[in-house]
Amino acid sequence: MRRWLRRPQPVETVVSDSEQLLFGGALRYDYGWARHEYTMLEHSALSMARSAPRLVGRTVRLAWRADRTAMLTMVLAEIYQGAAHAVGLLVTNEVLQSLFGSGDTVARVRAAVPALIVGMVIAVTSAVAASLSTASTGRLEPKVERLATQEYLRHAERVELEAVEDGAFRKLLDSAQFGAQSSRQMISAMVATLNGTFSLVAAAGVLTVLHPVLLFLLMLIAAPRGWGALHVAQRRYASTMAWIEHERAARVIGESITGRSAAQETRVHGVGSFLLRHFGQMARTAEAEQTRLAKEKAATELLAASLSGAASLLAYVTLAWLLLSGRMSMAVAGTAVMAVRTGSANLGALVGSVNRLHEESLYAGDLDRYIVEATARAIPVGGVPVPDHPAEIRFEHVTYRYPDRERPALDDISLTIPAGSVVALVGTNGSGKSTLVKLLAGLHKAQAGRIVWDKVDLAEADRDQVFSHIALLDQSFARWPFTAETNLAIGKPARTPEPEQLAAAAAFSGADAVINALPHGMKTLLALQFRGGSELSGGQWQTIGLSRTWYRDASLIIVDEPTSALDPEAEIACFEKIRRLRSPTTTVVLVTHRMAAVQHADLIYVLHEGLLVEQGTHQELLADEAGRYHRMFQSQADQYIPGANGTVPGQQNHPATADQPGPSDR
Ligand SMILES: Nc1ncnc2c1ncn2[C@@H]1O[C@H](COP(=O)(O)OP(=O)(O)OP(=O)(O)O)[C@@H](O)[C@H]1O
Repeated sequence: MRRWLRRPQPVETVVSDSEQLLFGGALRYDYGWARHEYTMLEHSALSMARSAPRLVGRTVRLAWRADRTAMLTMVLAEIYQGAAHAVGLLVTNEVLQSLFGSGDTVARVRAAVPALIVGMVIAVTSAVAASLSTASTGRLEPKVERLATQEYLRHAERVELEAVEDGAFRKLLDSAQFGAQSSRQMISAMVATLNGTFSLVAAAGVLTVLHPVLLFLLMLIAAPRGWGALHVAQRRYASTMAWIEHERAARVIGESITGRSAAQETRVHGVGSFLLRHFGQMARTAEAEQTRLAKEKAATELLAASLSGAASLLAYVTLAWLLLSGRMSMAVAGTAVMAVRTGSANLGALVGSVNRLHEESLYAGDLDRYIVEATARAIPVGGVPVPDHPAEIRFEHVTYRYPDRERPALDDISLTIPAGSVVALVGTNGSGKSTLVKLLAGLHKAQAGRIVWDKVDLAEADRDQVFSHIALLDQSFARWPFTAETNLAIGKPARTPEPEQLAAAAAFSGADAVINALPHGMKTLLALQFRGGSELSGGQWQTIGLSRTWYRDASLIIVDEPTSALDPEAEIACFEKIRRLRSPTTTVVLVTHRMAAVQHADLIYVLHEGLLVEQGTHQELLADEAGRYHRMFQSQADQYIPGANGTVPGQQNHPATADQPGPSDR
C-alpha cells in the first residue's frame, strides 16, 4: 500500500550502451536540476492548490488578451449549462413525483407534462450553450497557443549569448517548449473543470436536499478516481521531465540519418547502419520506460476503479435501506439514483479535468519558470547612447573566461581599433580571436577591464544601439532557408528592401552572377528541404554573406574567416572587396588565417593562448624575425616557394614525417 501513497521518485536511470558510447553517459535531467520538481510533486495537493491559481490566472490572462469575446461566451455558456443541469434534476424529480403520485394514470401523466416541457426547453437551450462553448473554445485555443509560443520565442531571441551557450538554460528552453501547447490544452481543461464544477454543484445541491448522506456517498465514489488520476499524471510528468534529453538525443540521431549535412558521410563511411543500431537501442530504452509507466497506470486505475465500485455499492445499499425503512419515497429514491449516477459521473469528469489542468499546469509552469529566467538573462533595454562614429574603440585590460573553462580565453587584452581602418586579428587556432570579436560586438561582456567606444563603456551602453552599428559575417553565418532576395535583405530587416539596393548588394560581392543563374533569380528559394528549393555551394553562399554585410551598411564591419570556401581567385577578390568596405566612417575588423590578406591591413594584432603577443603593421611585424607573426607569414609563404632544403611546396608541414605516422602507416 505504501507504494501507492509514496510520492513520485526521481526516475531510475538505466544507461544504454549507445548513450554511453555516443553521449558519454546518461541523458537524464540530474536530480539537482529536478529537485524542485520532485519537491513540488511531494506536496502535490498542497502545491497544486498553491500554484494552480497563479498558473490558471496566467492562462486566463492570455485568453483574455487573445479573444475576450470568445472567453466570455465560453464562461457564460458553461455557467448556463451547470444551472440547466440543476434545474433538469429538479424537473426529473417533479416528473417522478407526478408519475408516482395519486389519481388515475392519465391524470398523473397530464400532471407531468408541464415539467416535461420545461425539461425539453432546458435540454435544447443547454445543447445550444454547449455548441456555443465548443465554438468559442475552438476559437480561443489556437490564439492562446500562438500568444504563448510568441512569448516563448520572444524571450529566446532576447537572452544573452551566454545563456544560449549555457547547458542548464538550454534544458529549460527545451522543457518550456511544451508550455505553449499546454497553455492551449489548459483552455479546454478549464472549460471541462467549469462544466464539471457547475454540474457537480447542481447534483450535490439536489442530493443534499434529497438526503445529506447521499452527498457523502457521492464523495466516497469519486475520491479514489481522483487520487488515481493525480497519481498517474504526476508520474507521467516526472518521467517526461527526466527523459526529455534522451528523447532529444534520439531525435538528433534520427535527423542525422535523414538530414543533408551528414548525408554523404552517412553513405560513404557506412555511418547509417551505425546510427540506426544506436537509434534502435536508445528507442528501446525509452520504450522500456513507457512500458513501466503504462503498467503503473493500469494498476493504479484498477485499484481506483475497485475502490470506487465498492463505494457505489455502499451508496446503493444505503439507498435501498432508506427506501425499505420508509425514510424515502419511491419518487425521491428514483431521483436520488439518477443524481448519484450523474453526480458520480460529473465528479469523475471533474476530477479528470482538474487533474488535466494540474498536469498541463506543470508544463505551463516550466514555461513560466523559463520566462522568469529568460527575463533575468535578457539583453538589457536602454543604456548610455553610443556615438554613431566613434574615433576609436579601445580594449582596456580585458579578460574573459568561458564559464566551463579554467583558463581565460582572453587575458588582460589592451588594444585600439581606430575608426576608418582595417584591423586584422591573427593567431593560432583557439588563440581567442573569435572570442575577442564576440566581445567587440557586445555579445559577451568583459569580466575584467572594459571596452570603450570613445568614452562610452560597452558594459553601460545601449546594446541595441551598439548592435545597430555592427555588421557581422562570422564563420558560421546564417544560410537562411528563404529566398535569395530575403537572404540579402535580412542584413537590415527593418528596411523595406528596394530592388536597386538588393541588386547593388549582389553586384558588390559577385553574388549577382550566382543569383542570375538560379531558376527564379532573386525569388529562388535557397532551401533544398522545400519543394522547388535550390542549393548553393559553400563559396556561393559566402558571396551571399558578403553581399548581406554590404547591404547592412554598418559603421563597424566584423568578418571572421570569410573566405574558407572560396577558390584562390575568389579569395583574392573577396579580401579586396572587404578592404573596399572601409571608409573614413567605416571600420573593418578582419579575422583570418590567410596571411597574404593580412599584409594589407592598417594594423595587425597577434593573439596567442588568449594573450596579445604582437602588434603593428605588416612591415613592422615581419621585420621581427624571431616574432610569431614572421613565423606564421613565412610558413605560409613557403608553401608556394620551393624551399632551400629541397622540399616541394607545402611538404614541410605534412603530418607524415619520419617520427609522425601518416594514415597509411596505421
Ligand atoms: N562557447 C564556448 N564555451 C567554452 N569555451 C569556448 C567557447 N568558445 C570558444 N571556447 C574556447 O575559448 C578559446 C578561444 O576560442 P576562440 O574560438 O576565440 O579561438 P579562435 O582564435 O577564434 O580559434 P580558431 O582560429 O580555431 O577559430 C578556445 O580554447 C576555445 O576552446
